Amino acid sequence: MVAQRRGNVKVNGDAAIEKKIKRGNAQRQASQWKRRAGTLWCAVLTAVATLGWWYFTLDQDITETLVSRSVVLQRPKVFPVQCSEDYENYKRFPGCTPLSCARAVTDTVVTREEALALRQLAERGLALGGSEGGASILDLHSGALSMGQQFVNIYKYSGAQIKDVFSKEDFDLYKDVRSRIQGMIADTFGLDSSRMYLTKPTFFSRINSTEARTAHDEYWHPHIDKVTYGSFDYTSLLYLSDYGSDFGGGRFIFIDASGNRTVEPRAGRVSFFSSGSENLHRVEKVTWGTRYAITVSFTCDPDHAIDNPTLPSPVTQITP
Ligand SMILES: O=C(O)CCC(=O)C(=O)O
Ligand SMILES: [Fe+2]
Repeated sequence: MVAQRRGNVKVNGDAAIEKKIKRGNAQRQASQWKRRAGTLWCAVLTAVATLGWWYFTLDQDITETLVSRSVVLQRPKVFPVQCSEDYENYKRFPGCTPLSCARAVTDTVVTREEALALRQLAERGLALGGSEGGASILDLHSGALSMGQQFVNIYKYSGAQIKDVFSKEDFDLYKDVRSRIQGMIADTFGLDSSRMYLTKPTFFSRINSTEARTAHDEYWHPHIDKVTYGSFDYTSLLYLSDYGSDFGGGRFIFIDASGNRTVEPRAGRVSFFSSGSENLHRVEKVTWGTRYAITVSFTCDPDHAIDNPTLPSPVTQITP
């Protein structure tokens, strides 16, 4: 009896232990499922966040190619854009201040031969100096030439040797090309060309993939030319080398609220636009090769006008 009782007690005790074990197992299983569900939720949330971020950046990065390098335009391609409100704060110059804003590209104003001649001019000039970082400039007006981490005056720096670098023909070509670009801008925007003036800085640029050393080398930042350069009302860029064969990266990018729009450089191609904040832009980083271009810009304000560049007089005398 006692034994039986004991036996019964044992049986009852085993059942209780079994129950406990079962309960423990169930609890463990439940908490395992909870953990698994938690991990799953984390994974789902991460995936959703990643997808959202991807979608968001995708949206921001939508890139429309306005004009690709392989296309040769037979007539200017004009892309109207709404003028920014900034113009309300600017002084107006009748016949010049934009009434409508745009960006445009032409392949017929400058020939590839002329672009090559200008590129050779840039190569000769820039071979005398050059930045340590990826971007070098040469300004024929002021003589500013990138040199290491600063600038020198190429006319002073090379003295009489300048005659081996530039000829009168080079300067004549620059003047001719500048005047054709001015005519094209005037026609496209419906301006009086005689009320537009060349303004500074106008410069040749050479960009490669070398890492930037100074702020001057950081050409890729988004900017508004009218803010950066003050006097600019119309910016033009004459490309002297080809995207995709002379260099990689280095596309010109208009940054619009609805996405990015690019112009692919091509030797002889002129891209021009009103310089206000309707044409916020940047240059993509060059990843290989060397990119040459000239920035030639115009102002409506006669106080900011500059003349065509000329060879310094001692050199002009030396040149036959
Ligand atoms: O070289 C280019 O394509 C653009 C240069 C530019 O934005 C500038 O000179 O202000
Ligand atoms: Fe610019």
